[in-house]
Amino acid sequence: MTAERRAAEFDAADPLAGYRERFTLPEGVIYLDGNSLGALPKTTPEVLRCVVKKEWGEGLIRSWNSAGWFEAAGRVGAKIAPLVGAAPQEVIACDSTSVNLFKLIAAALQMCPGRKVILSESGNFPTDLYMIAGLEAQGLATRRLAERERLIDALDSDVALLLLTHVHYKTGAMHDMAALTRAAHEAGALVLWDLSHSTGAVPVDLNGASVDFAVGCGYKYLCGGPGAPAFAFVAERHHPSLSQPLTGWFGHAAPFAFSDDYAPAPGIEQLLCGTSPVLGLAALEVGVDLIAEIGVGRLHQKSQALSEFFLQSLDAQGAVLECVSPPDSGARGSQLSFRHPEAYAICQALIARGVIGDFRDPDVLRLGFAPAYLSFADIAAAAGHLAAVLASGEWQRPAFSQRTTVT
Ligand SMILES: Cc1ncc(COP(=O)(O)O)c(C=O)c1O
Ligand SMILES: Nc1c(O)cccc1C(=O)C[C@H](N)C(=O)O
Repeated sequence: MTAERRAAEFDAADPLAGYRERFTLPEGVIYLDGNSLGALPKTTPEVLRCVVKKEWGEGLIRSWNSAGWFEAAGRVGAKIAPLVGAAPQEVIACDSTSVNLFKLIAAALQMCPGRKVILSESGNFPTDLYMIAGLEAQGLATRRLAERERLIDALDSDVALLLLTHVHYKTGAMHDMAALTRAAHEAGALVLWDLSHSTGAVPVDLNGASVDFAVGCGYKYLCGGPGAPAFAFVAERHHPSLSQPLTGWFGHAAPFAFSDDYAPAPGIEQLLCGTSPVLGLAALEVGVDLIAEIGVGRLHQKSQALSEFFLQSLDAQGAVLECVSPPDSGARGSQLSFRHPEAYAICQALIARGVIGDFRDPDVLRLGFAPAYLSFADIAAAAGHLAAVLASGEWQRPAFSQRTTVT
């Protein structure tokens, strides 16, 4: 049976097939980059129009109270919570992932007096490593990096915090969250997970694993739009001792008391710093509602089926490409990454054919399979295009190797 025929059968049996209609996707494009910037939910423009025209245009400052702007960060956080195995009062939507990393790394250092080492994985997403380096430059932390396989050996009595990205941005490899959290706790350290490539794509059980802290992006699988607010999780048991350094007025226990002295809000609101980005939160809320409606369990199931079908389709066409993602779909996130010395040119050749994936320096072609809006027909077609690009050598056209894009 051809890949197209099999795809048609899979699509007919796919319980999530109808959700594709809930997103805006351009004609002629197969979008395999939802792991970097999620697609636009169809209702987002109308929701934003209403927030801008009615809430801002007519409600003006009154909308902080009457339109729920004050509560938006906590409300959206509470909706993200079940997607990551947290309680509603443990998650807040705010700032960027990078800023949330800074706040929580610093908070962890405060909670572990006498320990300064932040342990992470070499090759982790750069911002995670840079935020540790920034605190190191302030004399507050010592960065320690270990290879993935040596992380547990690198845990000792100097380590305050183990900071890891659950699903690796480049390879899609997924850590065993429960095992690593347990090992860190046994060494007396706290744990902070970056869930940017996990949330809305793979099941996460923060409280099941007794995780201390977590952060994640709003613009990837949560479809909150470019620059969407990120989120932060702090386990409720740590709320009484939480102390983060960006002590802005929105994190104050009583912001409108306008006191000279800072007093942190008692709960997760302490993580707020400045005024919440109302428009960004409104767009993020649409994406989160939609992903929550579909359900992470069903999304994960479909994501595994999509990536397995992609590999089978590629194989059936005789295409040979080194896959650097774990072969077991249960051990990876919602992406497949392939190594090739000319990955940049191959990626550009695919984009010219309408298949949008991305390239990660120096040699990785990364294809994301956002299950909420991709069909099996998309997957069969994308595999066909990739096989054709490789077989024809069209990636060798000079235009495809000129580094004109940065993403
Ligand atoms: C694992 C990971 N963490 C953090 C970020 C960056 O987050 P932000 O741009 O919100 O600071 C990204 C992607 O940009 C990422 O892939
Ligand atoms: N945040 C991004 C941006 O502002 C522009 C381009 C790409 C991004 C990304 O999200 C990159 C992404 N985190 C990655 O996994 O590579």
